[in-house]
Amino acid sequence: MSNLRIAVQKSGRLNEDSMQILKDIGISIDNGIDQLKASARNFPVEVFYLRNGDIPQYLRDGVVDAAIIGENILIEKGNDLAFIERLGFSKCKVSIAVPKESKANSLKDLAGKRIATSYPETVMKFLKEQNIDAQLHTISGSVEIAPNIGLADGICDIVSSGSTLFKNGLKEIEVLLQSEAVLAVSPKISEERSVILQKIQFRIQSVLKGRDSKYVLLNAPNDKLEAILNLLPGMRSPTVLPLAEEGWSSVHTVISKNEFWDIIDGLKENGAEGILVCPIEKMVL
Ligand SMILES: Nc1ncnc2c1ncn2[C@@H]1O[C@H](COP(=O)(O)OP(=O)(O)OP(=O)(O)O)[C@@H](O)[C@H]1O
Ligand SMILES: O=P(O)(O)OC[C@H]1O[C@H](OP(=O)(O)OP(=O)(O)O)[C@H](O)[C@@H]1O
Ligand SMILES: [Mg+2]
Repeated sequence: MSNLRIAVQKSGRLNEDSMQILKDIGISIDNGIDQLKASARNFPVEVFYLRNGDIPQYLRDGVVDAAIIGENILIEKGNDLAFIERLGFSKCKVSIAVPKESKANSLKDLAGKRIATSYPETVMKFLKEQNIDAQLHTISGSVEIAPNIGLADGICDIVSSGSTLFKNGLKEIEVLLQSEAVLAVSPKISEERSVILQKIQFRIQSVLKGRDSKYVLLNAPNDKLEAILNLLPGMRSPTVLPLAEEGWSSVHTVISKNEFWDIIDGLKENGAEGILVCPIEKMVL
């Protein structure tokens, strides 16, 4: 059986979370530092450590079968490539920014002006769509400094917390796209390796659903049981078991992380006690 070749970023923003998700889906890799390639001990997978920016070409050429990569890089350099799963980490925006004191309020206001970026294809696409003519300066890093040194009137770069913009006296005026890490696939992947990738995707989905949910156990007075159950979504329906103490029940259910605090408040108001909230490692649906 041939191994699935999966690329992850060698070092940088995506590396740690990419390795963590592989670990969480049960793929153990003997990781020699400075190794460019490693095999999994317990799964037909080889991991290639590559630069994020180089991965689209490796996918296109079929040198790797799949990759964990920033969606923004896929849009910039791999518009012809598909991804099969959003992975929920390395969330960021690709935005247009200008000096704080600039009068520009949108990409349109940069018509005829100079824009510095590491994402020329992305900016070009938006300029074309909006029929704007602007001058692009492609630079590979420290983009945020460009307006300060007189290289450009505006920039297009990654924004996450916004602190890099703030430190450089810039303001965001338009968000071109939202990005997160994705599982991308090579158009040249063989059928045999596709089967391995499907298994990996299924495991990833189980881990991501688990990360999004909490397992909640609580004690409910029987006279409030109905009101409490009405507050709970549950996978099918909550489990209700009688407690040794007369008039009380134990309720078990799964709650989405986002709804969690709102629901907990309601549960307490209805007399729920001994509420335990546990992380879920995997949720296989
Ligand atoms: N500040 C940030 N917050 C969240 N995600 C980010 C941030 N900066 C970058 N990313 C995401 O992580 C990816 C990798 O960024 P990083 O700066 O580590 O590498 P890079 O210089 O783009 O890539 P490489 O050197 O590997 O080609 C980006 O493409 C983006 O998807
Ligand atoms: O909005 P913020 O939270 O400040 O994040 C945005 C910054 O993060 C990234 O740089 P990174 O730190 O990865 O350095 P790099 O330019 O060397 O890749 C990106 O290029 C921005 O400069
Ligand atoms: Mg970076």
